[in-house]
Amino acid sequence: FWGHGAAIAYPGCLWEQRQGHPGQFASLSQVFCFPVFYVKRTKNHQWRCNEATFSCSSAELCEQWIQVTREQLSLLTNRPKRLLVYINPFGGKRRGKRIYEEKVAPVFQQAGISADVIVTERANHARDHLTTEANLQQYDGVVCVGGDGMFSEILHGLVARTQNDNKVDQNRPGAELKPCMLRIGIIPAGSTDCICFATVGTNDPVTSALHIIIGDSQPMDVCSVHHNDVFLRYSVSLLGYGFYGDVLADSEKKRWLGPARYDLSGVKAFLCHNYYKGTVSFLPAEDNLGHPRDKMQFLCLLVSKWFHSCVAVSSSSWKVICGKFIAINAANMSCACPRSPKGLSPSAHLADGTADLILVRKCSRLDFFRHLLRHTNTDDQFDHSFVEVHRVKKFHFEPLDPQPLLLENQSELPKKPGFCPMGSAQTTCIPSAAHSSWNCDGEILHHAAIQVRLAIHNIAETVKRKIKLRLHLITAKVSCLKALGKTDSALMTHNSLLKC
Ligand SMILES: CCCCCCCCCCCCC/C=C/[C@@H](O)[C@H](CO)NC(=O)CCCCCCCCCCCCCCC
Ligand SMILES: Nc1ncnc2c1ncn2[C@@H]1O[C@H](COP(=O)(O)OP(=O)(O)OP(=O)(O)O)[C@@H](O)[C@H]1O
Ligand SMILES: [Ca+2]
Repeated sequence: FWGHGAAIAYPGCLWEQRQGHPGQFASLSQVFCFPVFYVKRTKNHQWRCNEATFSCSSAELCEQWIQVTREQLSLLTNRPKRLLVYINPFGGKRRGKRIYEEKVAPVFQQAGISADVIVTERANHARDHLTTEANLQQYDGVVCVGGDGMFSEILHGLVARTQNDNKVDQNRPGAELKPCMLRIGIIPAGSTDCICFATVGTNDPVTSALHIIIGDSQPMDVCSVHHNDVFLRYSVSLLGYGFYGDVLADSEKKRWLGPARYDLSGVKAFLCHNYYKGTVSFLPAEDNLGHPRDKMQFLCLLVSKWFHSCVAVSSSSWKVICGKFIAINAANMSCACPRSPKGLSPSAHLADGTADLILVRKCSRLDFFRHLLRHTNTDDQFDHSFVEVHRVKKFHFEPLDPQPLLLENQSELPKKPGFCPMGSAQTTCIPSAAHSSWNCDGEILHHAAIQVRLAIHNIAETVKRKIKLRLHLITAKVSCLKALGKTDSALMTHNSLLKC
């Protein structure tokens, strides 16, 4: 970007010549003006669209500026021109359609982006449409208006479509998946919006629209979840067993409550205070990938990983932990959201090929409360004797008692009864469920025994993408300065940056 708070023009602006702008340019007899719309960073990671009016002394100069700026903008090929938008009208507070129409569509239009909009009519409508019907050739990206569940639908649809088109069977264990060429944009309109919050820093629809317009991108880790070699789902944010699984299972029955359902079910799960017996085995990530409890910045981590990958050989081996757990959480990213602005694992990285595995062992209610509370303040939620956290590349979970055989199609499963048997709330809970379910990015997985694998991440590709984008912007700036006949120190600085 061109410096903090600096102007980033975007394409399709309504260029116009205004003669004798009344009031504003009263002292000039005749001026030629044109507006440039740009992104301004405001507080709390929010972006807003601002307009600057430039004035020139002659029509020719004005035209020249417009020409040069247009040319430069057209070179920014990472900016989308045609988007396919799916709106979930029932996500979050059921405001998806209004949010899109009032806050997003006008900015897309102003930026010259055309959008084909589909308002979903049922769950999995977007996934199925992407998998089998959509003509993806004509789009530069897919946008979902909704929450984490809606994002997950789009992700599953795009991955399935890409594999089908390339004749790859994603259900085959060990299948090498083909990467999807389309990016996914998220306009937050859900209940948690954790994927949006953790990638953008806020859950503000206008900010997200502006990120999409300027072609911003952020790679993220996707992990696959299997049960005995049968593929279940992909996950990008949280895989949670025990506490977060129980919260989700209960909250699904209270969808009518909107986002408040999670708080109510959260209090209920907290009071039930269940724990689950089982074995967690995991393959730790190499040391150079950092530890969930260190505060290393991602860029330092990348450099460190690059360096170490040249000199070190991976020496990780599987570790096994048996016990009674209140929660088993795998955070593939920080999972920051408005409820917990620093997230479940504040230093988990978005695209490093690892997840942070957080094990919360059986403890008193008061201790668990302290642990939860620390998600909302600056205290370290891992600094408890009953909590341990590991950065992992793969993990398996096996409940102590085998689960009754589940049907392949999870939608046919009987509804899970209330909360479970081992907790102190046994008297109010049905004592047959010795298992929790997994919360997989907000979707319920009924299989307790799962095997999870992080996608092998191409770190060099991430670094290359970031550098390429930087270079693109510096090149554009240099061309602008040159076109305007600038030979001053600004140009020199940017030229030397380019050489570097
Ligand atoms: C004392 C206050 C403690 C507050 C602790 C808040 C921790 C919140 C951590 C949120 C992590 C979200 C991870 C993202 C998961 C998403 O893929 C998924 C789909 O959108 N969302 C949820 O599962 C939604 C999960 C929502 C979970 C809400 C849990 C609320 C717990 C409330 C416990 C209150 C105890 C009160 C005792 C009187
Ligand atoms: N038209 C529809 N009718 C019913 N359900 C839908 C429809 N469109 C999408 N869905 C489903 O609604 C579920 C929840 O949607 P979404 O994630 O947008 O909101 P949320 O659950 O309130 O938010 P969050 O996931 O952030 O907590 C998704 O699993 C999605 O499959
Ligand atoms: Ca990660």
